[in-house]
Amino acid sequence: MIEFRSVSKRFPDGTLAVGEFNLVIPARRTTVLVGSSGSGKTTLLRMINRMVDPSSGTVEIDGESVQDRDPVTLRRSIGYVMQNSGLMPHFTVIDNVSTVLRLNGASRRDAHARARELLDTVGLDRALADRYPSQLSGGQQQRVGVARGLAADPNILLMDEPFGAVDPIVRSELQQELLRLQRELGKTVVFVTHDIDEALLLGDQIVILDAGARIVQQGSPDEILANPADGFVSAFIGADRGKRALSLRQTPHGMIVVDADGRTQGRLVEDPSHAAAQRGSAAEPGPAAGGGD
Ligand SMILES: Nc1ncnc2c1ncn2[C@@H]1O[C@H](COP(=O)(O)OP(=O)(O)OP(=O)(O)O)[C@@H](O)[C@H]1O
Repeated sequence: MIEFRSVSKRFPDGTLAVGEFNLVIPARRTTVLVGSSGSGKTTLLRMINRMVDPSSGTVEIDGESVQDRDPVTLRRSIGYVMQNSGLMPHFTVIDNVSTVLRLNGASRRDAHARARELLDTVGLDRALADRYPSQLSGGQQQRVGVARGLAADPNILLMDEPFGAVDPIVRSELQQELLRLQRELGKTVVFVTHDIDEALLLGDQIVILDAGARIVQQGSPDEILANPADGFVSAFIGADRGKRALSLRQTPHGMIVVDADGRTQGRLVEDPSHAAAQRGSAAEPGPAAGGGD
C-alpha cells in the first residue's frame, strides 16, 4: 500500500504543483491518476520513487516513509515506465531490459536469461533482443519499456502516460496487454493519463485531479460513471455525450439502446454471469426456507 499524507510540492520558482494531497493506493490494484495537463500527476508519481521530494508531508510505502529510504535503492526497487519508453538508444533491447538486474548484482548471463523471459511476458519476439530501440516500432519500444519496468520484479509499477505516443490501434493492444499482465502479476500499479477512456478501462481506482492535484473525485469506474461528483467530472467523463449516455427506446421491433445522439448502439441482454449468480443465490435455502415441519 502507498499512502500520501498531507503532501505538498512547491517548486523553487514558486509553482505549487501539489497542495495538501491525501490518498491511499491499495496494493495489487491499478490506481489511475487522471487530469488535465499541469494538474500535478507526474509530480505525484515521482514523489513515490523520490525522483521528486515533497516540500511537506510524507509518502509511505507499507507504512514506511520513502524519505527514510536510500533514493537509489528505492528507485531500483520500483518499476518506472514513461512515455517514449525512455530506452537508452545505444543499448540493445536485451541490455536495456537487463540494466537494472545488472545494477542489482546479477551476472550478465543470468540478467540476459531473465530479460528474455520478460520479452515473452510482454509479448515481444525474442528475435528482437539484439536490435536497438531505433529499429523498433513505437509499440514495440513501449513493450520493451514495460519489460524493463518489470525487470527487478518490483511490487510497484509506476506508469507515466506509457501509451500516450502510439497510434490508437497499438494503444488499444497495449492496454489489453497491461490488463492481462495485471491479472497474472498483481502489481501495485500507479498509472498516469490524460485520457478518461483509458482510466475507466484500466483503473480499479480512479482519481480525477484538478490544478494543484486537488482530488475532484475518487472511486471505481462504476462509481464515477454512475455518480459524477460535479459538473467538472460530468464534463470530463463526457457523461452526456455519445456512448456514455445510453437510453432505452421502444421500437415496433422491440427495445433497443441508443446513444446521446440517438444512434442505435445495441439491445439489452441479460448478463449471463449476473443471471447465474442470481440463480445460485435463489437456490440457497434462506432462513425462512429451513426448518420445515
Ligand atoms: N521542475 C519544475 N519546476 C517548476 N515547475 C514545475 C516543475 N515540474 C513541474 N512543474 C509544474 O508543476 C505543475 C504540475 O506539473 P506535472 O508535470 O506534475 O503535471 P501533469 O499533470 O503531469 O502534466 P502533464 O499531463 O502535462 O504531464 C505544472 O504547473 C508544471 O509546470
